[in-house]
Formats: sequence, C-alpha cells, structure tokens
Amino acid sequence: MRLKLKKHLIVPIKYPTAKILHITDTHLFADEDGLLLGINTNASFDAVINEIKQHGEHFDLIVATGDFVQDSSQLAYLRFAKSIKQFSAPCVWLAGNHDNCDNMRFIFKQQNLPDNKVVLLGEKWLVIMLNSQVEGKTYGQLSSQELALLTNTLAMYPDRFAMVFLHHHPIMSQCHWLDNHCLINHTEFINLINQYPNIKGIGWGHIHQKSHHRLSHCQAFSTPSTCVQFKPLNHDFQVANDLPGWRIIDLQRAGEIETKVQHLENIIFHPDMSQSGY
Ligand SMILES: Nc1ncnc2c1ncn2[C@@H]1O[C@@H]2COP(=O)(O)O[C@H]2[C@H]1O
Repeated sequence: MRLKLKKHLIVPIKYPTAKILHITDTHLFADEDGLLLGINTNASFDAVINEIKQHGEHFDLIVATGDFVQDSSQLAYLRFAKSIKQFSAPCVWLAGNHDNCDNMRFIFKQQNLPDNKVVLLGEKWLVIMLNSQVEGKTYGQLSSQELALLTNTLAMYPDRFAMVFLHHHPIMSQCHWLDNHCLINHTEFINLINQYPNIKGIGWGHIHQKSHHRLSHCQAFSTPSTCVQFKPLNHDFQVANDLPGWRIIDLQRAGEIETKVQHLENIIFHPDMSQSGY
C-alpha cells in the first residue's frame, strides 16, 4: 500500500550521538488529587519532570508513547503538554489504549506539540511513531495503514537507521494478565522488523515495567510508567513497589543504541499494593 506521507519533522542534533528521552503512561487526571492504584499521577509526573531537569542532561527529542490521561479530559492533556514544554526538545507522541484521540489531538495541536509520526533525527536516524490503538479495546493492533507507514518510510530512507515506537508490547511480558492485551498482530510486526536490518530499536510502554530484548539485528525494550508499576513475571495482576521511571536512549552514528532506565531518587511514591485492578 502506498501512502501519502505527512511532512516529516526534521530535528537537528547537538552532539554526534542523538539523545531521546522516552516518557510513557503518565495517566494524568484533571483533578489534581486523582489517584491511580494509590499514586497521585499528576504529582509523580511532576516529580519525574523535575528530577530529569535537575540532571541537566541535553535531549534532542522527547518521545511519549501514550496513555497520557486516565480520565479522558482536555485538562489532563493540557497538564501533560505544559509540563513537557519545559524542555526545549520537541515532543512527538502517539496514542495508548486509554487515550481520547479527539481531546488529545485538540490540546496537543493547540499547545504546538508536533503531530509528525516520522522524525529525521540528525543525519543518521529515523524515528517512526506507530499508532497501535484499537478504539475501545485494551489490546493493540497495527492496522495495514500503520504497517504501510513503517515500510514506506523505511523505503524512502534506506540509508538511515531507524528507531520505532508504539504503545503496546510486541514481545510478551510474561505477565499473563498483561499479555492478554498485547499487540495482537505481534508476529506480523516482528516478522516485518526482521526484514529490515536498518531498524535498530523498538520501544514501547503499556506494561508499566522495564524490559530489554535482543532480536537478530535490533534491541527491543519497554519503559516504566511515570506513575505506578506492575510486578514483572507475575501471572495475575500485581502492583510493584518500583518508583516512577523513564528511559534515555542514545542513538550513535554507526547505528548502535545505548539505553538506560532511570527512576525517581529524591521522592518516594507508595502505590496501594492491595488493589487487584482498575
Ligand atoms: N485485574 C486486572 N486484570 C486484567 N486487566 C486489568 C486489571 N486491572 C486493570 N486491567 C487492565 O489492564 C490494563 C493494563 O494497562 P492499561 O493502563 O492500559 O489499562 C489496564 C486495564 O485496562
């Protein structure tokens, strides 16, 4: 399928290595006291932003992979946009299963967060943002249009390395309850990825925990939420006591990726470990 591609975002980089800040699953509320599994998600997101700013690291691009809000409200999207604009780097974004696409697009457009799904990052890298949301469903799926966006973009830029982002997990988390709402066409997606050696990384959110995998030519990883985390390798729903987190991704000129997850250090949030769902 040939698609007319939207204008790409061109982002120059400051140093030879391009640096991405990956933020995901903020689950914000309009109500400033809103809680998800015992955590005030607005406060934990603010704490994450403040701590990243205190580190003083330079980012060329911020990538936000969905589930911005928990209550569908425009005000919660506004909270996200205003906070993320404290950084000078542009923030590109895609939808998670919780997102209200009308409100998200309206506020992010109003707040000038770029709606580009393809970023030319420096001279060597491509960032491709895929929408895996299936309206009204917790699981994800990449439509034929999204898969065509991926392959058409790769065909346009055969000399660039690519980093691909989506919301849902294309590699099982081994948490049975979460794997019931994975990317359901994960086999098709990974088979496609395997055909393109210049794809060097895949990143996602959704599972509220960090993970790291090596495919034949590519690294694949999830990033923790900026609020509550889920216990890894647990069959049934279980909150984890891990602190809010984010990921830093360094894209090097020769196609290597170095990445690390960071968690809050200066402030502690206590989830309600007794809850069995939401
Ligand atoms: N106890 C549970 N069992 C199965 N799924 C759940 C449970 N509680 C919440 N969920 C869903 O699992 C999803 C995991 O990530 P989300 O934040 O997208 O949204 C969550 C809910 O829709």
